[in-house]
Amino acid sequence: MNKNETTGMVFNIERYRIHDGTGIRTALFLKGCNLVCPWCCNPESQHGTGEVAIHKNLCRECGSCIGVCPQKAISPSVRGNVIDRQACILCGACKEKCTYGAIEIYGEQKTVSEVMEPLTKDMAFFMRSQGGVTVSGGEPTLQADFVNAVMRECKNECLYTALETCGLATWENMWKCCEYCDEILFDIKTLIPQQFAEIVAGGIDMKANALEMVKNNVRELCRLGKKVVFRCVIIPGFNDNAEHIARVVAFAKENGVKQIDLLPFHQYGKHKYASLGMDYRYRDEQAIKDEEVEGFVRQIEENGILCTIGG
Ligand SMILES: C[S@@+](CC[C@H](N)C(=O)[O-])C[C@H]1O[C@@H](n2cnc3c(N)ncnc32)[C@H](O)[C@@H]1O
Ligand code: SF4
Ligand code: SF4
Ligand code: SF4
Repeated sequence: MNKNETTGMVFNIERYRIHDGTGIRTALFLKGCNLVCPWCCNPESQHGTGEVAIHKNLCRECGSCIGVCPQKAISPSVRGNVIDRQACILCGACKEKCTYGAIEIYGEQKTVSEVMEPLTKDMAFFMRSQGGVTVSGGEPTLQADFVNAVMRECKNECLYTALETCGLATWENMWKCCEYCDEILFDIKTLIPQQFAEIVAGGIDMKANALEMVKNNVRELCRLGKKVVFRCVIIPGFNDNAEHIARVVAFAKENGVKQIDLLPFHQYGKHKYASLGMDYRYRDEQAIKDEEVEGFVRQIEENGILCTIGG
């Protein structure tokens, strides 16, 4: 294989995943997002640059990291060490010094060739389960050239490819990500323009027409015959109601989308907010009741659309 030096900002590669498309999959997670969903289970994905995290459950407060920081960016506090992220230059000295594994650096520039090695490791499993590679994030469409190159290499290896996206992208970038993609897991968080604007990062110019851009991308991908599966994350107080499901069903029917995956709210990312010094507004939120989710499943299936519950 020729070396492909196109680079992307990657924060994780995870093997043996079963909820990110068909079969057993390896997922490539890219850093940077244009939404700021306050419930996000991957808060480490939201900023496009590298970040240092201190996992408080592992930190023994030995103080060793404080002395080695060339920027004096780490200081003790009653609630554990805090990092001045403006001052941090991501040199990695603190991570190297910490013998308890409490420090992690999220985000690394990697070339396509570098990521292809781990992405193709489980070929034997992929073949048996119709699995493959899923590109997720963060928002992968923000690194469209990198995604296009990774997907193309995956297709060269005869892998089944999937993309997880919030859909907020120019058509040019959306198409770059989907050109070599077999299955697009398209997250529909809300179909109310003002509500969608609330979770768009940036100023008014970014928020205006944001939802229309998402909807146009769905229309175009479906028109071109791409396999689009809707994903509906169910968030308490945001979209956990039958009216939202009815709007998603109507939009699915309009575009010939045949499957909707429901993703009930979970808090798996809770500890990561603390490790990054980020506020987690959904800290005390309750899980969605099973009966409620089952009601949504019935509502979707009554409309002749396949519905699964994933996570
Ligand atoms: C982290 S996102 C990354 C891909 C893309 N940015 C998106 O939102 O689709 C991957 C999936 O996780 C889901 N997700 C995010 N936070 C969640 C939470 N707290 N509970 C359940 N699913 C969540 C998203 O809705 C999305 O389907
Ligand atoms: S070196 Fe590790 S264990 Fe010690 S204070 Fe720093 S983060 Fe905590
Ligand atoms: S990565 Fe380097 S600059 Fe940043 S906090 Fe750690 S030691 Fe300091
Ligand atoms: S769009 Fe996806 S990655 Fe971005 S904040 Fe929302 S859930 Fe998280």
